[in-house]
Amino acid sequence: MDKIHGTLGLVGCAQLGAAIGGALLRAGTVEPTRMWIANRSGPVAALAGFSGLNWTRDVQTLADRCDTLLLALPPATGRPLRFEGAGRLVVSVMAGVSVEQLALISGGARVVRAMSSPAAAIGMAYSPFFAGAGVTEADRALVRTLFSACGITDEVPAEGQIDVFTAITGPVPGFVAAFAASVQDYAQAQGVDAEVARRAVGQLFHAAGALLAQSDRPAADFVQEMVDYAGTTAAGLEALRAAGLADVIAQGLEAARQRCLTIGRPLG
Ligand SMILES: NC(=O)C1=CN([C@@H]2O[C@H](COP(=O)(O)OP(=O)(O)OC[C@H]3O[C@@H](n4cnc5c(N)ncnc54)[C@H](OP(=O)(O)O)[C@@H]3O)[C@@H](O)[C@H]2O)C=CC1
Ligand SMILES: O=C(O)[C@@H]1CCC=N1
Repeated sequence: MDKIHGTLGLVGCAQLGAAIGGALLRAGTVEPTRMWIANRSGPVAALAGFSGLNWTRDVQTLADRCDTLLLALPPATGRPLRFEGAGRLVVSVMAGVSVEQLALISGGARVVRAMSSPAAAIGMAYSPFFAGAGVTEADRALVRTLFSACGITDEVPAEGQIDVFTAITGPVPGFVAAFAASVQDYAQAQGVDAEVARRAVGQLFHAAGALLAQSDRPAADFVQEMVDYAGTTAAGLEALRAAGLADVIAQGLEAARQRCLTIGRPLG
């Protein structure tokens, strides 16, 4: 189990913040007494099982006491936030809030822009990060330790890739849920009981995700394998290809990425 040295401050502690905070506390990455949490409404039920946490309603108080801050508040309330964070490492998982904005928000702290997901609550988030200017190797190691407690992580070489992952892996089950809902609707339209369809679709996507995650092969290999098998699935895959499924999915993901480019702007 990897621990981080120093104190960690979590700003925002609801859907994503509580998932990450809970993962860090369960993994022992951060001791409760070394974690500060700032929000406007006080202690949340999701972290009630951890005694010794430090709660505050004042972000500056948290910044004064913490070596590393994790910003997990909505873009609309994160954007106007200002605190003195010089000398600190600030990691943000806010959608669409740029490294440049983060430096302004945090008074010249070293900043890392990341993405994660509420799947952190079950240790299954994908958390890519982009390091801003001045971020050290020790900072990178700390960020990897934090996000490894939540699932898996990669450093990406361009900030724009965080926008891409905000569209793709930020929402869980997100776009996969849309595909799963279509599959469940089809089963029910064929007369399958709704609860049986729900169980079947959950198990299908659970198994498919596990197989893809455990393999080094790209997803396209699995598709080609079924096409080459030339059985029932090949007929279905050919119908999906002819209907333009890949283009439709790309359009949806691009719409989400485009929204990421505006959601962090003043009028976004
Ligand atoms: N939810 C998701 O699936 C994902 C979310 N994200 C990103 O994570 C961030 C958080 O999202 P999510 O957890 O869903 O948001 P929520 O709305 O669920 O939670 C927001 C949290 O921020 C706190 N907060 C809001 N304003 C302030 C403030 N001014 N000072 C201190 N705390 C504040 C809220 O508490 P209070 O109201 O008590 O202040 C609450 O704890 C967003 O930027 C989002 O883009 C990224 C990936 C996935
Ligand atoms: O949909 C959203 O805005 C958040 C950010 C990334 C995933 N969910």
